[in-house]
Amino acid sequence: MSEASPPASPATADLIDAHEAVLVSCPLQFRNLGGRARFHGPVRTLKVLEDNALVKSILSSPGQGAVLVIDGGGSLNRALIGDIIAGLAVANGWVGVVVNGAIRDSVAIGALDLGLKALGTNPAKSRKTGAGEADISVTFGGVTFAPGQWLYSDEDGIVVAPHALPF
Ligand SMILES: O=C([O-])CC(=O)C(=O)O
Repeated sequence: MSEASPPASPATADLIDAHEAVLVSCPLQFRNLGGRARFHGPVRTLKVLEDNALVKSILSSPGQGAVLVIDGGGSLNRALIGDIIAGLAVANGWVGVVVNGAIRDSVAIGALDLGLKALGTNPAKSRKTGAGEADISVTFGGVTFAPGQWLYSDEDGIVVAPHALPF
């Protein structure tokens, strides 16, 4: 069932100004490909390589306002998410997805009420073997993303904190 829109998110620059000691900023230049650039929530993680069966399975389960951080190894060879999987994320209450990799169906995904940052796009399909690991720490762009951290995204970038921040 669709959930109500998530609460408004703060600007990442304002968060850095107020909480620099606890925040880490990810320097990778992700593209904002979802309908919302601003989103925040607790981090869940996934590590996969050009295989999206686990992506579909996790985004088919209740998100409860979380952000799924997918370390796709930076590969742009195959899309880890398309409009069907992105629609599942919206329907299941995920507020956003960060993909260190590629997606496809970007025009349709841009119309969804979902945060989606990815390195780029590629129409090629992922494999569907189910290979990968969930709920582990992943590192890309020099930043480690771990379950239970809080992630804040906007048009300027992504910052992570060890806990939820007041704003
Ligand atoms: O089937 C896939 O690999 C992903 C996809 O296109 C979708 O989510 O619509």
